[in-house]
Amino acid sequence: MAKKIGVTMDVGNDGVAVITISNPPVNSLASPIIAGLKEKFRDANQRNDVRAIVLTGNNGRFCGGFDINVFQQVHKTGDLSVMPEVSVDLVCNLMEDSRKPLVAAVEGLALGGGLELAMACHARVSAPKAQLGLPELTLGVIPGFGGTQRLPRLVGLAKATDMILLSKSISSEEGQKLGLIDALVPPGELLSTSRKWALDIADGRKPFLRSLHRTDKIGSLSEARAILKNSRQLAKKIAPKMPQHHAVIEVIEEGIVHGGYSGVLKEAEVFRQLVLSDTAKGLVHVFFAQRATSKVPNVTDAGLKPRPIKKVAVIGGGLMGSGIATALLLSNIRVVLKEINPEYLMKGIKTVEGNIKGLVSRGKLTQDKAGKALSLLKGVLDYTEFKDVDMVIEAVIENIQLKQNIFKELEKVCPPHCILASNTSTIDLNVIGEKTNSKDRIVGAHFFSPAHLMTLLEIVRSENTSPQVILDLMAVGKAIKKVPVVVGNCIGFAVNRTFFPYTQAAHMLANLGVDLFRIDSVITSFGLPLGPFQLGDLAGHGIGLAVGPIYAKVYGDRMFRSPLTELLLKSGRNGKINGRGYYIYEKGSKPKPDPSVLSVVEESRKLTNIMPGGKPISVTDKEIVEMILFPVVNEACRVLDEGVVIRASDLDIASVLGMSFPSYRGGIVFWADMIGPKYIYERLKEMSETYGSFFKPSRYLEERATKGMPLSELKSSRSRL
Ligand SMILES: C/C=C/C(=O)SCCNC(=O)CCNC(=O)[C@H](O)C(C)(C)COP(=O)(O)OP(=O)(O)OC[C@H]1O[C@@H](n2cnc3c(N)ncnc32)[C@H](O)[C@@H]1OP(=O)(O)O
Repeated sequence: MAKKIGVTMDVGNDGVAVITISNPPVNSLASPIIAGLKEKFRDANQRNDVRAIVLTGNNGRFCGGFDINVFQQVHKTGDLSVMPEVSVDLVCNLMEDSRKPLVAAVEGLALGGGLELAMACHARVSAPKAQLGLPELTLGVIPGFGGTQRLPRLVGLAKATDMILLSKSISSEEGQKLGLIDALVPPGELLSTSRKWALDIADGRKPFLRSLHRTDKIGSLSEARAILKNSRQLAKKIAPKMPQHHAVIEVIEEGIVHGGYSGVLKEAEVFRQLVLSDTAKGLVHVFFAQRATSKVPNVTDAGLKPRPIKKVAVIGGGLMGSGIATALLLSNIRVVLKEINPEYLMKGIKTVEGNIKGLVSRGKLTQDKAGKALSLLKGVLDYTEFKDVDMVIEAVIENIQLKQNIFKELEKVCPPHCILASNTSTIDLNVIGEKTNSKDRIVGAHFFSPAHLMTLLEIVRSENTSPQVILDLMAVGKAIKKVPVVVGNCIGFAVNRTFFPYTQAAHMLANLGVDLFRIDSVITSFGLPLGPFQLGDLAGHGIGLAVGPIYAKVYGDRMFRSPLTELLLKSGRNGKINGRGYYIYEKGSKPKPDPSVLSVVEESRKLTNIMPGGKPISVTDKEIVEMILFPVVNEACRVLDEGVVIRASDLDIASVLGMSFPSYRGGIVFWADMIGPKYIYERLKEMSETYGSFFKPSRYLEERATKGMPLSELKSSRSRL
């Protein structure tokens, strides 16, 4: 059935015109909707039988904001003329300055432009539990329909700047306490109460309030300046590289100093500048990339329904297993945690308890919910409880034989419908399931550490995994608030494989004589939260040493064999785990660079002997970024070429959520396309001529560079999916 898109107006016998936005699924403000709103408001203002107006949204959702597809269109074409004029034309002139009172009837959500329209109404009535917020900064822009001016005037400057800078939504209940919502009523009474409220204003029984004209919540100029000073500090702390966070404070200040209308005009001007920024391009791409992951050909379009997963067994109570168990428990899924002896089991349970207590102490979970989550956990030492589990997630050490034996056993003790998942990060799924007859229900569930906090879940399918099993795991992933990305089966899957050259390139640079702390600092300035050396410290160098040969076996032609990790471990440095790596880790203080590690680096340099003429190379910061991240792009090309991901944007979202690649750069492939495949190809070619085959451009990159095609444009080639 075609989607019903448009704006309708029904005028009742009471003289109230109800204007309704219809644009499923979230009633976003697409251009025809904005045109429709203008037409209906004009009409309602002119008609003699209309005394008051109610604005609402269809299907229980007021409005999810401006249509983000339009931003994408602007990014593709650079043509700003497709952005309709809303802020003055519609919001100020036709709505707020209308002679007829206007009430917003809010249900479900009022976000971005949606809340901005509601704030231009003369009162707001809401159903319970509606989500209210101005999340525009997450898209690289600022509120552009007057939100920067009206929100402070309705909820106070401190609360408004907090909501805008942190893109934090509030419920309609909180909105009522703050004065954003005038009345909270059950959904069934929403329209009748709103109509009555509008008539009460028309008849002078309730005040006719224009948000932009209010000053009662702003305070004195000096108070406002003090709040904005705090906001500037907050912006610097949470988003030092985001232009929109800093711009929005200037725009708010304009309205405080020169009046709301002046603020509205400045807001419109800054909004249009920011729409075209690289930050907005990256963040809008990430918005759609994340949503695209839930569309998996032959799985989500196959007419299947996810089966209920009520009880899950997790095998192994180490760091990963206990993190996975925590994530499941927090979403009210019963968990059986299996270990091999009482001591390990107790340790696992204690880790889960610690994870949950940590969330309570950081104010992220109530004591009640923590108690409920822990009551769903059962520790076991044998398989008796496995007889009625819906899914098993194996999270034991990376030992092929151990995993094969476990899966053989699982086949016997679990019910036939049970999904058999492994959290392996390096072992081929086909090898894990080799000794079973259940290959269709074997799947990879690759969580990232700490599993209860990191949002990426790689769902690894082999050629035998059934679509139903993938769909079920996607549903569980969503239920436990992860972003599931379905990927193909190869060593490292999508994220670890794409990023294995990250550490390798860093080691090569260090061996070429570049200071390792400088490398880390250049990479963090680029936007990754940790440089490659600090990241190595965090993971533990023992792990690095163990997985190195596994990667070397398959990707040996493009490996840089660095002795640094081994030397580091020999010198008693395992990273954060034992308090010493490249950095020194002390409780309660930030990691400090350890100058004594430089003697270990020197030893490594002597062994590799790759410095040209025995002298350290001289590189700029830009060259460091290119030498570290272009090899990652090169591997991403191979991942795309082999069809390990369904679409390039899946790799973007996986890099953002799994490696914390800066979201404002849109993910690894998007970033590479912004630079241009030709430039990356040419730089890698130069690097490979100077420093060897580690940098050799892949076939896919070469082809894209010579044909002038973006990396993200896939040909349906050798897909593993
Ligand atoms: C000057 C004014 C500027 C602005 O207003 S900028 C926009 C401000 N608004 C937002 O940032 C809201 C963005 N949307 C969301 O946060 C979420 O979505 C919701 C909370 C509204 C709903 O979440 P959930 O129920 O989980 O659904 P879902 O999968 O996120 O979205 C369902 C479909 O709706 C599309 N969509 C959502 N919001 C918008 C929008 N504002 N413009 C265009 N499309 C939108 C998605 O892409 C997706 O589509 P598919 O089903 O095809 O994947």
